[in-house]
Amino acid sequence: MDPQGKSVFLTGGAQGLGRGIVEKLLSLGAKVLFCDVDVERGKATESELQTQYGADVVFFHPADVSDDEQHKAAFGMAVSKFETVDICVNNAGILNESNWEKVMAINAGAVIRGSLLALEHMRRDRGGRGGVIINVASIAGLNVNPACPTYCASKHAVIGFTTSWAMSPGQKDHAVRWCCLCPDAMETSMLKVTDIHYPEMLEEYLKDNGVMSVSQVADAVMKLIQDPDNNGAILEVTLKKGARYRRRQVVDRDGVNDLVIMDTY
Ligand SMILES: NC(=O)C1=CN([C@@H]2O[C@H](COP(=O)(O)OP(=O)(O)OC[C@H]3O[C@@H](n4cnc5c(N)ncnc54)[C@H](O)[C@@H]3O)[C@@H](O)[C@H]2O)C=CC1
Ligand SMILES: CCCCCC(=O)/C=C/C=C\C=C\C=C\[C@@H](O)[C@@H](O)CCCC(=O)O
Repeated sequence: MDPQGKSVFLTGGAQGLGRGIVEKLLSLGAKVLFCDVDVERGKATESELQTQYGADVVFFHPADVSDDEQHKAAFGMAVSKFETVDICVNNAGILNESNWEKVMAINAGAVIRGSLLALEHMRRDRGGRGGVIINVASIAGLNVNPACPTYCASKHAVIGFTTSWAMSPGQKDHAVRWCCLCPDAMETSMLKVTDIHYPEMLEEYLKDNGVMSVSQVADAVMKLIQDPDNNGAILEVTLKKGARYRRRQVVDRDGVNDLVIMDTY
């Protein structure tokens, strides 16, 4: 899908990756309404982006996406501003191993709610125009890491949910494309989080694998949006290997036990 002239709803856009994606979409001619729980930063970002791209193409709406009513109101605001939402990016996420309920509510719960809101609005078999749903997971959704088991669980949930909907027998009638983004570590405020187990493990991990710029990952999101044939895609983005599609392959090794491996294509 060409972002030019399209309408976008994005969560967690005040800073970090969310803001990076908003900026790329605006530069490609899309209109964006983003929400965030950080009201001060959200307003400041809105004002900076309106100055750069125009007051009628980017809007901030305060919302905590772990709250059902606030999340629905924010999505509804995008629909009422633009009449339709073509692209929904469920990006808001946290890393906090001291509060697993909150992590699951934001990283998994709000991604599920946001996806279902978008599906209901977009699905062509119920009068919508079709669209794309991009759910932000992480490399942590493909791997395991003892420093952040709850975060890993929440990101595995995002991938399972998104790729399952992508395989729905009704997907062609819905005309809604489902994609997951799995970046490795990026230079955002999340890197300052200390509420993790064994911080030295993550420090070591970051030393070995490096840290990407937000812009590099936001470029990969444009690839996900623009590729019309990638329903069910899991796009991994790492410093060493760049952006590449991954898929789960079931290998029948001995006629009895299936082995699930991650394949690249
Ligand atoms: N920074 C990294 O290394 C990586 C981050 N990710 C994922 O990327 C996404 C964005 O994270 P970053 O930009 O790195 O973090 P960030 O902390 O810089 O930005 C996250 C934004 O989401 C907002 N947010 C948090 N909870 C919210 C809520 N309940 N309702 C509404 N907004 C909320 C925050 O206020 C913030 O503006 C997350 O899903 C994260 O898990 C994935 C892989 C690597
Ligand atoms: C599971 C591995 C990759 C996961 C990538 C991801 O989705 C998110 C990573 C986010 C943050 C990682 C932070 C690591 C921090 C530690 O190195 C910590 O000890 C840093 C302390 C910073 C400080 O004291 O200012």
